[in-house]
Amino acid sequence: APAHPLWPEIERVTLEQLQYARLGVEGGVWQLFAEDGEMKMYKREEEVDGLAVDPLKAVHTVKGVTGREMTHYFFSPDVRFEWETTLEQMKVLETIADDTLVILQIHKRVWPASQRDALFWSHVRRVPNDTDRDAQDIWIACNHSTEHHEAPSNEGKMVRVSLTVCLVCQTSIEPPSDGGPVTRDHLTCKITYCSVVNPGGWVPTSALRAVYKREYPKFLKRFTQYVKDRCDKQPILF
Ligand SMILES: CCCc1ccc(-c2ccc(S(=O)(=O)CCO)cc2)cc1[C@H]1C[C@H]1c1ccccn1
Repeated sequence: APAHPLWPEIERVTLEQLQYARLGVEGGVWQLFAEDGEMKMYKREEEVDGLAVDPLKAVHTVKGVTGREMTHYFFSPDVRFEWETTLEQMKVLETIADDTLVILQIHKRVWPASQRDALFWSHVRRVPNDTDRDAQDIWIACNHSTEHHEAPSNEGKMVRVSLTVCLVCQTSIEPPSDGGPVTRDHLTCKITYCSVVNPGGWVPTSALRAVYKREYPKFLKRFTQYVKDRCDKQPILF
């Protein structure tokens, strides 16, 4: 494994997030707050030091793309402005490996919250499916807040959020009954998106919950549609 000081944490958090995502929305602790076709979005209402830090879990099924393609476009900084509408600036501070980056993002001000930035490592990996050999491998992309010497200290300026986010994707193929080639019509990608965002500074709880209720469904819908459009008519990446 690459000898980088962040690597042990990247390994640990990525695998923890994979297990957390695979728990699904069992246990009755998750409250469904948005639904749109196959997309179901759940939250838990939690406060830390009086700040709403509502864990969010979304499940979605997208036809015609693979988990590798979905996590690739989620990870890739080059296309982030194509789908992330709340982004104002983004800088790759360090390229640890071709699947591991440190990124600084400045988000647009979302009333009534003051403007915020996010500093996090971003990692994408294939996880061989050791249980069901017929199934495709699982792909996970994980973003987790970190420190970095290249990041501005932000004294008195921007509020820095802390976040842990993962996108876990499982592809299934229904081969054509006539034994023909597998096309995108035979692909289904099951997605679990998890996020825990601490706003890092005071935001009225009701206002923050209204922002999430509006922004998260829009974000996941727009992102998954972007990937479908990008992949349409392109060779399949398994
Ligand atoms: C006061 C909280 C401000 C705030 C902090 C953080 C984020 C945020 C950062 C990263 C990620 S991601 O999934 O890693 C995709 C890469 O950008 C998602 C969300 C969004 C908002 C605000 C802008 C709102 C928002 C909420 C949910 C989804 C998108 N935007």
